[in-house]
Amino acid sequence: MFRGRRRSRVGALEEAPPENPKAAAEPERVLLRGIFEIGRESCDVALGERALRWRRIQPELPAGGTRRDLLGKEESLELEDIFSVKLKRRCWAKHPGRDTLLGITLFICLKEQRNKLKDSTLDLINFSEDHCDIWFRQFKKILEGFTSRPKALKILLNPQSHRKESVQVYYEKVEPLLKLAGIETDVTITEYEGHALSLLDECELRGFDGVVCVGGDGSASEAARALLLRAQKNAGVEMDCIPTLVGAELPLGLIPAGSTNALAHSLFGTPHVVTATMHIILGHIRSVDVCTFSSAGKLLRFGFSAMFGFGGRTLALAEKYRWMCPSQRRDFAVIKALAKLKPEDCKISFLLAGCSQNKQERKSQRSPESDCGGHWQTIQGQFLNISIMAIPCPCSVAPRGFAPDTRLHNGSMALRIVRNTTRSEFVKHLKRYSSVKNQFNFPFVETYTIEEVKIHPKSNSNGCSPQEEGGNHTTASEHGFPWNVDGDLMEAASEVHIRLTISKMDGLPSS
Ligand SMILES: Nc1ncnc2c1ncn2[C@@H]1O[C@H](COP(=O)(O)OP(=O)(O)OP(=O)(O)O)[C@@H](O)[C@H]1O
Repeated sequence: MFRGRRRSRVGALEEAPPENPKAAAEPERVLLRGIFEIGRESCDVALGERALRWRRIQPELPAGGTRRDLLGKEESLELEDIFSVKLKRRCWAKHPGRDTLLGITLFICLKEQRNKLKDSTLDLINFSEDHCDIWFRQFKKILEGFTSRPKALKILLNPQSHRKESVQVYYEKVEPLLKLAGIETDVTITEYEGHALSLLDECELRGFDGVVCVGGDGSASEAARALLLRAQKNAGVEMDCIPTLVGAELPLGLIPAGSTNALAHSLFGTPHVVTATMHIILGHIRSVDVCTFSSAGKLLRFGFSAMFGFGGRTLALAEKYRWMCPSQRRDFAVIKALAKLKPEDCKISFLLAGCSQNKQERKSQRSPESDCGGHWQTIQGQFLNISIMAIPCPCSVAPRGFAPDTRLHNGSMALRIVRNTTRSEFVKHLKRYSSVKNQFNFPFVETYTIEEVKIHPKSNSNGCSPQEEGGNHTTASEHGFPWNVDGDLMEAASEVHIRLTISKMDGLPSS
């Protein structure tokens, strides 16, 4: 029957509670009915509008019985879980071209534990060409009816991600499934940092239903940024007029092949390659909150998460030691940043979620500043770290996420402020990220759910300018304070204003 164990999407109907009572009450129209062998058992199979259902036909007992007694427990498969159909044939080595029809194979998606999806097959065995042809054509028609599923994808593959295994991951695990689903692909292997950005700025994307990025957070963030910039350009939106920005024209799919994969993990609930591929094949699209980072009214970039203070300094240090391997570099930078731990003297102004004026109203007024209405709060002081997350960002060092309570598309961001404290208390707080305990349950940590925030760094606590901070790391030192935006280094000399916008990505269904 199914290769591998049967999972939750296929089950005995009697045990499954109706998901939609109205739909359950309406009798489902049967499109086809016939006999197939499934898992070596002869079955009465009915193809409905929503599901394929079958019951094993029990051998008739000598004592007789009702027709219902002769049928086993009903099993079913939702049609939306089918992603391909093929005629199953046996080829004869001695007589090439004279193969024998065995039946139909359905390629299906099964739900596993912990948000994982996997591909599997269901064989419907029947040797009749006519019988199988009718069923095969009906399955094809059903698949064509799933119009939200992609037919052609532009693939961007970063060969340098993690341990340089993304090319292998794509060609061994992803491409075979895309091919099976009949999706055409056009693959570009990126050659340098920023290649995805320039490519998506100018390449022809007509005819593609989406862009898929195979790589880590850096690659994913670059591709998302590129699609958003392209959308502004095509819509003729002035880039610095942030309230009028538009969403991406094409959805972005992510195949996690990097070292942290927090973006893909936030989207799919797991950094599992086959799960990500199945979501893309099945056309699961949902909106994701993205932030704009601007300074003095000028758009600096788009991003999903940011850290200022310890998080920014650690990344700036890690960039200095690029010759080390990624994990070594990261650990070394954390230790070095901890050894040099110092607070940032900042003014933080933020707008709590739900306190803003009507967004449409703000848009129509084209107000560059949205702090009218008096809902902004300001705190000032010395802070070790400030993080702003529009998505949960789970990863190996923070399995629950850096912002576990944030949702992908809830119109708000999590603001976490770590006030100045002793190094040992700060280390305790950092260690909490890897445990299930509440990492924010410290007197020096404050958490807010916000819509916008402005971070205005003053001079450093010891009076040093950022130039002196960066040492011989020229990029960090010449342009200002280091920020960690989705794992990329961003430098800003003055106040940074962060607010939400919306993007579309391939991901979990929105229910
Ligand atoms: N051919 C290439 N050579 C060098 N860098 C590249 C190349 N192609 C893309 N890049 C850049 O590599 C950066 C990091 O890649 P990516 O995020 O995919 O991997 P990672 O750093 O291992 O993963 P993570 O960000 O999840 O930790 C990206 O910002 C991207 O712009």
